[in-house]
Amino acid sequence: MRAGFPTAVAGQTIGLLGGSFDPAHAGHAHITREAIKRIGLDRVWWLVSPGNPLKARQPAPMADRIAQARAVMDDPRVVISDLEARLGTRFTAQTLRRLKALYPGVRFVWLMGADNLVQFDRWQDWEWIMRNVPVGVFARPGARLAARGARAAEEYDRFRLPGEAARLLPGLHPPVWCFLDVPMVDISSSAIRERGDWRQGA
Ligand SMILES: Nc1ncnc2c1ncn2[C@@H]1O[C@H](COP(=O)(O)OP(=O)(O)OP(=O)(O)O)[C@@H](O)[C@H]1O
Ligand SMILES: O=C(O)c1ccc[n+]([C@@H]2O[C@H](COP(=O)([O-])O)[C@@H](O)[C@H]2O)c1
Repeated sequence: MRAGFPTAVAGQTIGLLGGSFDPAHAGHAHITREAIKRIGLDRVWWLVSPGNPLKARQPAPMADRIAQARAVMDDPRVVISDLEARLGTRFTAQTLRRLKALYPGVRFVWLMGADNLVQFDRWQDWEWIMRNVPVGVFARPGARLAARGARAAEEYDRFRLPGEAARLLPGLHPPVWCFLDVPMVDISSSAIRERGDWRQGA
């Protein structure tokens, strides 16, 4: 594997949590631990995005966001990575296509908060994502109910597993997704940014 790329072996189950992480916080750590436990993942990779294609605002520099993510999530099962910057991808479907080719036999699961399910049908090639990668969606304050009525949720309703069956996600052929009604942690990067510059020494 190329330098800077996380290692994985065929048969492993790896959750991918993409985000701006501007900055990382306890909500990210919480859904990551829940994903490992409830889906039975071997690892979770945090994909610290070069920039969300739907957000106009430029995030803090990658190095600051990575350092803060490592401080928030110090767990040997979690890899904090700038993979998308290394791959030169910004859209999730592009990233997933590349990862599936680079890591044959690894079973990836896309992880996201309920707020992202609400706007998922605006993502590039979102139906390709649904049809090629199992998806785990986590309850989030303010978005739990809206997620139920999301276009993606409605159109893929018959491919939805009950939350108790989340452990089946990595082994099933997509489309397959699951809403995990986990206890919610009411925290967001934007709320932290509103309190001022979070960067150490800034
Ligand atoms: N408190 C939380 N509960 C559940 N999911 C969360 C929570 N915080 C973030 N997530 C999810 O983690 C992923 C990355 O989130 P992101 O880095 O954008 O943080 P954010 O707090 O949503 O940021 P912002 O407030 O700037 O939109 C997204 O899928 C998001 O839905
Ligand atoms: O691929 C897309 O069109 C797309 C649109 C919006 C968001 N995403 C991804 O969703 C993840 C969460 O983004 P964010 O900014 O809410 O943290 C992150 O990995 C983004 O790259 C992807």
